[in-house]
Amino acid sequence: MAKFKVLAMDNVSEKGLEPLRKEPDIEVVIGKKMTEDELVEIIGDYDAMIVRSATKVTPRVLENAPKLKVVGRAGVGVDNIDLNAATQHGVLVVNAPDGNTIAATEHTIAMMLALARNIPQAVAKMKNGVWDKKAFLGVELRGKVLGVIGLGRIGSAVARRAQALEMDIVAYDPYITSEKAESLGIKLVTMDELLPVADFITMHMPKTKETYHMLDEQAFAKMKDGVRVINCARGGIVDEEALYKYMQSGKVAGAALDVFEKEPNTESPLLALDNFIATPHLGASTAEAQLNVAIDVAEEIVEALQGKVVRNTVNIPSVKPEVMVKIKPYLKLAEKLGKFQAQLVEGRATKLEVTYNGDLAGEEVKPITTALIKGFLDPILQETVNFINAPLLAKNRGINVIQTVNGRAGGYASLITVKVVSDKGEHTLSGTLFQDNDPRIVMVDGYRVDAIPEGYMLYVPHIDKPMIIGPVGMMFGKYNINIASMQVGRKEVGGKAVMMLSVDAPVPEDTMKEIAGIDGVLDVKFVSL
Ligand SMILES: NC(=O)C1=CN([C@@H]2O[C@H](COP(=O)(O)OP(=O)(O)OC[C@H]3O[C@@H](n4cnc5c(N)ncnc54)[C@H](O)[C@@H]3O)[C@@H](O)[C@H]2O)C=CC1
Ligand SMILES: O=C(O)C(=O)COP(=O)(O)O
Repeated sequence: MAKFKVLAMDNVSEKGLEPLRKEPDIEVVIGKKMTEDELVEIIGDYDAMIVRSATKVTPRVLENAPKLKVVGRAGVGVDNIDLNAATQHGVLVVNAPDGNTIAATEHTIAMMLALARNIPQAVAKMKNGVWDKKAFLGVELRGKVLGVIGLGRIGSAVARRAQALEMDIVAYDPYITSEKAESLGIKLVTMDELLPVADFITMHMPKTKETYHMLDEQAFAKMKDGVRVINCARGGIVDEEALYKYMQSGKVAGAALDVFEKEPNTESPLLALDNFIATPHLGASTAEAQLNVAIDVAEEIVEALQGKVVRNTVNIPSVKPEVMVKIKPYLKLAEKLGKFQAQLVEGRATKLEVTYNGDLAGEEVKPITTALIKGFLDPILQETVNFINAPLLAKNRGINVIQTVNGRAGGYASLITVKVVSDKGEHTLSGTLFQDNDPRIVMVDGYRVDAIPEGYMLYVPHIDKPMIIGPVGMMFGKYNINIASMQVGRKEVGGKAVMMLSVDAPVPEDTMKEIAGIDGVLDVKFVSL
């Protein structure tokens, strides 16, 4: 009997699964289309699964998959996989980000040309027996402005091809440097600059909380009259209701969607509009792309099941298993320290200084730093941040990350200290693992504390004097918020001190204001971990 079973869903290219099939230890099962219930029923047998965009890897699926070690996404977007739940269950998520770039790029160009020349509408008429030459006066692309939103792999490949069509390109992408854009001969602009000048707008970013409904009513209102909009990235980036409204008003002359907020979708009111064209999420559907992504993901799954370093990990850093065993508890601690700092910092962060002391000094600490950056950016950028892009996103946001290792750790076996510098000040936080990998924050801004980094916390710098701790505690009583623990640290009697509290519920804004108003309280920060 094979040691590992792999479930391949969503019509992934069978030819591309050869790297799995040639392993004697691995059995591949081709799965049919299933409901969540059906998947939950069988997933317990599998060590790995491969999906495209159709199968949803939900927390419930993951809960029922005790053997599952890796989920491979044969493509780019992982928004159908619950990454947090996968991480919690220790399931590695890998993707194949390069194999379908050209397919999605060419589909975008095809959509743009089809829109400009009304090709789908003309074909439909001819097939209905109508030779209607005068209904379809098109526009040329040459000399038109193309606004590319999201200048990553696909966005930049689209831009290069559009340059060959003699279009002028402007692009918006807050996470790439102007040098990269310049090297492509493209002007980076703000959204507000792009919207009024673009004749065509094409979207090429992932779906995140930040990008959800990025083209909404307000954005459409700012666009040039007669604009044409293309989305071959993710449904939900464009607000379909707003698009409908602006197409009906005539402001938007045409739109082409390959992706919808709800998929499959044959019900959208947009489909009734003459100047609207659509494809059923075909961006990656070429023979070449499907073979490429299936091979990539199959190879990655072999690597993962054999305990090797895997290339495109999305949720967990890729390191050798023996290293992972040692650093794993620190990844969680570091992520929490980063998340804590993100909620303390005021202004624009410019520097993250991470220092490792004690036993950690001899370990491979780079993944721990990545976890810390991920934690720091998570509250700002939501799902966009993963172990692959975190360092790059920090760099693109102008955050200089400095990592230092140092032998001594005071009284601790190991210590991680992170200093965040912003244009408004700085904060320093140290954490360690007590026995049984129990995470603790042991120092805040130079004050000794002993706080478990979990749940809802408050950081309250104050003057060390009577009638502070009581009134702060009373305030929580007044609002019926239970205090789970409280720590006070000071350096000298009557000087500055800090209070760290853990509470059982989020603290409303008004309560925070009242606490800040207590005589002697210098500041209050609510932290949710
Ligand atoms: N229709 C289809 O079948 C296919 C769709 N896709 C989708 O296309 C999209 C782009 O894929 P790639 O180019 O490979 O990804 P990528 O990761 O190379 O590029 C994404 C770009 O979006 C930018 N971005 C992130 N947040 C942004 C924001 N708020 N505003 C503007 N830009 C932002 C990033 O900085 C990055 O440069 C993804 O959503 C992917 O899932 C990819 C392949 C096929
Ligand atoms: O790779 C992506 O992000 C895609 O959207 C491709 O989706 P698909 O694999 O064709 O369901």
